[in-house]
Amino acid sequence: MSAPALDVQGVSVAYGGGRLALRNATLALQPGRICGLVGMNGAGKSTLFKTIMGFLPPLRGQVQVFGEPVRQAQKAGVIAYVPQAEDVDWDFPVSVRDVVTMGRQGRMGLLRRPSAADRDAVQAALARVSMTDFAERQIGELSGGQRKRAFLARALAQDARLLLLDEPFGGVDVGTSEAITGLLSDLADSGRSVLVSTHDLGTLETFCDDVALIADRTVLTVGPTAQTLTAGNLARAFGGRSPLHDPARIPERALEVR
Ligand SMILES: Nc1ncnc2c1ncn2[C@@H]1O[C@H](COP(=O)(O)OP(=O)(O)OP(=O)(O)O)[C@@H](O)[C@H]1O
Repeated sequence: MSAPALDVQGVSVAYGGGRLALRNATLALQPGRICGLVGMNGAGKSTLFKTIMGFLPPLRGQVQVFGEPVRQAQKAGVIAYVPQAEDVDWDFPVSVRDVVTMGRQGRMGLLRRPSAADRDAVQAALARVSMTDFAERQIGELSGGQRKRAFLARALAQDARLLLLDEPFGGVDVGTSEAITGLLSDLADSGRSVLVSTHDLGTLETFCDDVALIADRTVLTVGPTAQTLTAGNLARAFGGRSPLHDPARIPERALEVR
């Protein structure tokens, strides 16, 4: 069998030497699958993404991407990351086209000048997320949904084999949400692997092959969506406060900080 797209083994992480933000987390994702990452605020989802990206060095454990150490995969442009909106400096003076072109950086030569192929890939990515008309706009002048689309276009332009998306559905309208799920499904159909965090439990079954439940800074369980989204697992992940049998009816307060 080929190596998993993503293999996180027993990873523990702390910010600035403080208490553990991730404890002994283990998760594997196979090629061509979409895995939804679900858990309460503060459970450790963003920390897991940052660890996979190599921004936070693990105290223990290891991360491999397609059988390679994460640093190597990063250098080769194998991983694309769409950060949470809060993690982006929206005052940075760059246009949407600049952001999307950054997705091509790993492919550009020493001079870092985009080739015709790079420009075409950027144009195609912008069109795929319906952002062509906003290409020259500064990123700080976009709406929340347009910002998400711009960063999705950057990931598309990169043509990465593994995509990590931290809450792409937060604050977007139904149209954008459906556009994103459609895009992710197309990517998975073409063999890409996707790890996507979301608070929208109701849509997990519509587009995620797998679900990883994360709670109290570790991965509780990961597996095929139908088998994993059980009342018992949801109760464990949401501190016993999830409504049984109907994940779509999880109350808002179950998603708040404990
Ligand atoms: N920069 C930081 N410095 C110190 N601790 C942090 C930092 N960022 C997060 N943490 C802590 O690490 C733990 C995991 O946080 P993380 O941001 O990964 O949760 P999350 O699941 O992404 O939450 P949310 O759903 O609110 O985005 C929490 O206990 C949080 O308080």
